[in-house]
Amino acid sequence: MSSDQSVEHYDLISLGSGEAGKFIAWTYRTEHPDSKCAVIERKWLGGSCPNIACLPSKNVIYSAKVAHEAAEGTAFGLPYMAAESKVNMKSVIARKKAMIDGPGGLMDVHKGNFKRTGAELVWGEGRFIGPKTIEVVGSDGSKRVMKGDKVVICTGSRARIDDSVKGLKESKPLTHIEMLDLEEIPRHLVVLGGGYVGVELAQAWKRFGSEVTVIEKHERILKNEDEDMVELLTDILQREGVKFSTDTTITEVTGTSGDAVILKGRTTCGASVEINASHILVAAGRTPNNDTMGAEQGGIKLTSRGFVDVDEFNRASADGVFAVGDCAGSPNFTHVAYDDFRIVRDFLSGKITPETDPQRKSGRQVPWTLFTAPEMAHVGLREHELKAQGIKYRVGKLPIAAFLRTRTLGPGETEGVAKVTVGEDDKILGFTVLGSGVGDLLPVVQLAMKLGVKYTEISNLILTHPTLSEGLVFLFSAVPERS
Ligand SMILES: Cc1cc2nc3c(=O)[nH]c(=O)nc-3n(C[C@H](O)[C@H](O)[C@H](O)COP(=O)(O)OP(=O)(O)OC[C@H]3O[C@@H](n4cnc5c(N)ncnc54)[C@H](O)[C@@H]3O)c2cc1C
Ligand SMILES: NC(=O)c1ccc[n+]([C@@H]2O[C@H](COP(=O)([O-])OP(=O)(O)OC[C@H]3O[C@@H](n4cnc5c(N)ncnc54)[C@H](O)[C@@H]3O)[C@@H](O)[C@H]2O)c1
Repeated sequence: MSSDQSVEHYDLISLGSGEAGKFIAWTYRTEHPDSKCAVIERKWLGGSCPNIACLPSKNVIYSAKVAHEAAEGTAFGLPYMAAESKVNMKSVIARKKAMIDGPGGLMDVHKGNFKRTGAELVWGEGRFIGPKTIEVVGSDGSKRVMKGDKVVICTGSRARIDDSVKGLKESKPLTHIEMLDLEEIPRHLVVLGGGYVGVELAQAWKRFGSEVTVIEKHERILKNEDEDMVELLTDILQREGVKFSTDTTITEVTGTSGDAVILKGRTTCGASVEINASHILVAAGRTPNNDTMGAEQGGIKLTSRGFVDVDEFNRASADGVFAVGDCAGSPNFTHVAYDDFRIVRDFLSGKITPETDPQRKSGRQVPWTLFTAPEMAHVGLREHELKAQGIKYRVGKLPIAAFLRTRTLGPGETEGVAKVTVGEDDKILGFTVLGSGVGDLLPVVQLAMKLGVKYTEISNLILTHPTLSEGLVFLFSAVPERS
C-alpha cells in the first residue's frame, strides 16, 4: 500500500456480490443499523445467478419450451404449427434482458435492497493486500483501500476451458455468458461437457433449431446420477434430436467458433472422432475465481483445487474472514450459496456454535433440479450410492404417467419415472424424479427426510387431485412392505 492511500474502515465487507455475500451484507446492516457494510463487485450486480446463470438460462429455456410446444400447435387445437427454425433469437434475448435490466427487473430489485439496507455497493476489482485489507481498483483506475472487521469472500466461479485440448481456447468457444446473449441460431452447436449447463442448454438450442452434439468424456452424461434415470433422459433428448458422443475425449480443435470449427478426438475404445460444426459451447465444469484476489497477501489458505479452505461455519484460515458459495467449494447451486449466508449470519449472531451444530455444513441436504424437459430432481442418496455404502433399502418406482396430472398436459409430458428409496427403519433415504415440473415435488419429501418421519406419513396424506404432488401418494404406496 502506498503511503498516500488512507484505509477506510468497515464493520463488514463482502468481496463479490453473489448470493451469499449480498445477503450477508444486507442482513448485517439491517440487524446493526450503526454498522458500515460494503459489497465490492467488479461486473455483475448480485452475482452470476440473476445476470448470466440460473435465471437468464431458465428464462431462455422457457422460450425454447414455448417454441417446442408451438411446433406441436395443432395437437392443442391451434390452427397452425410454428416452424422451429423461425424462432427470432433477438426477441428471445430481449425478453431475457428485460427480466434482468427492465423496469422492476432483477437489477432494480438489487439496487433497491442496497438502498433499503444502507449497505454500500463499491464497483471495482478487489484484491487483498494485507489481513482483512482489500484494495479496490475501479474501471477508471481509481483506487480505494478498505479494511473490514469481518470480511466475506464471495468471488464465485467461471467456466473452465480445458487447456489440454489443443486449439480450444484459440477457437474462442462460447461460455454460458455469450451463449445466453447469442442473437443467431447456430447451424451446428457442439457442447463440450454433459453436465448441468451442457444438458440444459443443448436441449434448449435444439428446440430453437440448431443441430446439437454433446460431447462427454465419461460413459454417460450426468455422470453422478443413477444409470436408469440418465438412460431415460438421454433417450428422451435423443428422440428430440440431440446427438451424444460419450466416452469421447477431444484432443484438438481448429477454426473459430461462430464461423466453422473441426473437433478431433477419440473414444475410450480407440475409435477416432471428427465433428464439423459452427459453434462450440464449453460446459465442462467451473474454476473458482480465487486466483487473482490476493489470497496469499490476505493470509487465506486455498485447497489444492483452488477453493478457499473453510470449516463447518465457512470460516477461512485467516481470523475474521469467511468464504461462501462456489469459491468455497460449496456445491454449485444458488440455494446452497443462500444456505452459506444463513450459516455465516447465524454464526456471527452466536445462534450456532461448533458445540451446537458440529456438522452444520457437511450435514445439510443438497437438493437440485435440472431444468431439462422433463426436469430431473433429486434429494438424498442415489441408489448407486446406497449400494456402494452397503445400506439396505427398498425401492418404490413408478412411471411418471402414474402421476395422473401428467396426462392432462402436453405431448410428451407423460415421459419420466419417479423413484424413492427407504431404509430398514422406514425412513426416506433418497428421492429422484424425472418428469414435467417435478422440481416442485422436492419440498414435501425434503421435509419428511429432515423431520425423520416414516415414508408412510407421505403415502397416507390426502393430496389434491389431480395435482402433480398427488402422485407422491402413489409412489410412496409402491414401496414394498418390510419382509
Ligand atoms: C449457466 C448456469 C446455470 C445455472 N443454473 C442454476 C440453477 O438453475 N439453479 C442453481 O441453484 N444454480 C445454478 N447455477 C449455479 C449458480 O449460478 C452458482 O452456484 C451461484 O451463482 C454461485 O453463487 P456465488 O455467490 O458463489 O458466486 P457468483 O454469483 O458467481 O458471485 C460472485 C461475484 O463476485 C464477483 N467477483 C469475483 N471476484 C471479484 C473480485 N476480485 N472483485 C470484485 N468482484 C469479484 C463476480 O463478478 C460475481 O459477481 C448455474 C450456473 C450456471 C453457469
Ligand atoms: N439446474 C441447476 O441447478 C444448474 C444448472 C446449471 C449449472 N448448475 C451448477 O453449475 C455447475 C457447473 O455446471 P457444468 O455443467 O459446467 O459442470 P458439471 O460439473 O455439472 O459438468 C461438467 C461435465 O463436463 C464433462 N467434461 C469435463 N471436461 C470435459 C472435456 N474436456 N470434454 C468433454 N467433457 C468434459 C465432465 O465429465 C462433466 O460431466 C454444476 O455442477 C451445477 O452445480 C446447476
